Amino acid sequence: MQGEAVPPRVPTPRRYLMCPPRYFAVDYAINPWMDPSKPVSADVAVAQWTELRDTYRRLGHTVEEIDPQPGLPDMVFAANSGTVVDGRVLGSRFRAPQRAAEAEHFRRWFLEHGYRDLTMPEKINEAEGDFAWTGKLLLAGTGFRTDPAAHAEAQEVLGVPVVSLQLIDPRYYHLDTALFVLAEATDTATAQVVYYPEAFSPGSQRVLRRMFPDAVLATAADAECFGLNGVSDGRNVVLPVEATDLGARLAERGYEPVYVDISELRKAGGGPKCCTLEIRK
Ligand SMILES: CN(C)C(=N)NCCC[C@H](N)C(=O)O
Repeated sequence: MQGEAVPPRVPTPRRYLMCPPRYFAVDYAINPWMDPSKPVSADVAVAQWTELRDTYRRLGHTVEEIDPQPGLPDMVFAANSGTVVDGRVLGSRFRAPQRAAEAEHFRRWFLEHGYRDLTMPEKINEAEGDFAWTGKLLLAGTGFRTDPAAHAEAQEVLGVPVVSLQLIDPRYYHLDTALFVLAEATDTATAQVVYYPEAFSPGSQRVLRRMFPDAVLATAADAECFGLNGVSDGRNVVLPVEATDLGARLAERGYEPVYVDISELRKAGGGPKCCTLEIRK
């Protein structure tokens, strides 16, 4: 974009569902970031999560909360429990048995809050962990968690086009550790995304280049601090505090980086986006 005028970035108010990490722990290891021999503090996790929730509220967004459940230490990662487009909800089905029971708590939350158009998937589907909405279509990751057959199921249930992307690095086991949408658009070519190319297979890298020729390309250092687990409202981009290089590059494109400390939550392999399920209507 060198030499080009930076377009004005317009935030749109969002509605998020989050789960306080009252029972946060790392008791098992289901991704390369988790080490049950290392100490973790639920109190520190709650403090960091509260700061994230309050940051969204300061930015003018609505945050709903679901009650955490004892024995489900990863329930804080709400993004893995539902994909909502146009008020239609596709629930989740976890790959790891340790997380399986989370799906039912979220299913009930949606029903109790008036979401009658709700489908629970047959295929393994870790929701927004592997699904990213561009405003026109759903980018869908597979390789570690979400079953490729869940992509077809999501297309059928949500009635939106789905583009499959193959993840190849176990550290970036969900799509939302490797890519996020900066600005949605009903025309795919004008949606803005940022991604870490090396997390994707060569074929998926070609797909991404073709779909998003103007994307921000992240570095290995951006990815290692979970910089690709950001949350954008079209202008403000919530990022882990370590992701200042990426934040500076986004600022050159007219975005406003907003930093949060998620170091405790990272011990379970999560960041800001994992804690944040977006309810689109
Ligand atoms: C950014 N990511 C990967 C997420 N969307 N969710 C985090 C899930 C962490 C959990 N311990 C697990 O391994 O499932």
